[in-house]
Amino acid sequence: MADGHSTPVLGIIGGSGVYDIDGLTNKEWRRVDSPFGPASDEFLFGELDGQKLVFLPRHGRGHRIPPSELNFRANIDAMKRAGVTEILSVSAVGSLKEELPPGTFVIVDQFIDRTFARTKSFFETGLVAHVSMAHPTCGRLGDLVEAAAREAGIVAVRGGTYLVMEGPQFSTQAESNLYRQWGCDVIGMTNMPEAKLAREAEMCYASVAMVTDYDCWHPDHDAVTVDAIIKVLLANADRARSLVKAVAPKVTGRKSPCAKGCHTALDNAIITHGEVRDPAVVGRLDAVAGRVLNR
Ligand SMILES: CSC[C@H]1O[C@H](OP(=O)(O)O)[C@H](O)[C@@H]1O
Ligand SMILES: Nc1ncnc2[nH]cnc12
Repeated sequence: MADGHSTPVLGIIGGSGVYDIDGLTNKEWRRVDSPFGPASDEFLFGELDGQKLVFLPRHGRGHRIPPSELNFRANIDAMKRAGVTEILSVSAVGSLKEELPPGTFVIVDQFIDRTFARTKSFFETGLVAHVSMAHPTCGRLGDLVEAAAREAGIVAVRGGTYLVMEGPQFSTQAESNLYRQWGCDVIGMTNMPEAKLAREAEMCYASVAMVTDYDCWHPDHDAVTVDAIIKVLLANADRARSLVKAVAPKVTGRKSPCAKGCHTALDNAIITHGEVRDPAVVGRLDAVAGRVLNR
């Protein structure tokens, strides 16, 4: 794994409606073992125009796993073990703003994490670390995604706050209105703790949120239904695939580690003294934190 970042490899986490990536050559679905347990599914390894790409369907093929039961730690740890250096998430979201209608793509840059039933860190008793989440997404990867969207003729709004709710039920109207008052742009159930764990694992993380509905605050959209979401999703998913194809060569063509610091996020994060570190915890973190633990 060396420093883990010398060779750029794009990893895609596909959300609702994105369970496969077409057009890959040398395609192979393969299990990647993780000390954190099973990932959502096997990983799809392949190449796009000769560039390596790794894909994971977040909810598993066929959409088996609900948001609260996703093994986020295994997904991110296994991504890292698969050699991924930059993660692009594609997610279905509800819109909290009139000006972000269904069909809009938002390159999210901030999150409000309202989840409460998930394991949110790789670190625990025996090895404590605190990373910065001030800028939870990678600005450089965001730039590449923005440029790729432009090239692919996809209109994408740059910047937006994604409210992450626990689910699996959709919000009440009071909650939806509250999140609007907070200035949030979109709502979904999955990007946290995913983004936190990607940061702890020193991987760049960017998220494209594809608006499928107006949540329940909107006077014309009293309730959110999966049926309505799926209709928009199918149209969104095609554009998501085009976006992935345009982003891949930009990521693999990058020449240096992340200037925003994603690849060195653990440099000053671990606080536990060497002599009281738990070897079992340290052992599990070989992929996530090996760069700093072994130096
Ligand atoms: C099918 S609508 C609800 C579902 O879709 C989103 O998932 P993802 O981010 O993986 O696309 C949302 O967060 C919910 O999990
Ligand atoms: N309105 C909504 N709330 C939460 N997650 C969603 N995913 C898609 N639409 C959503």
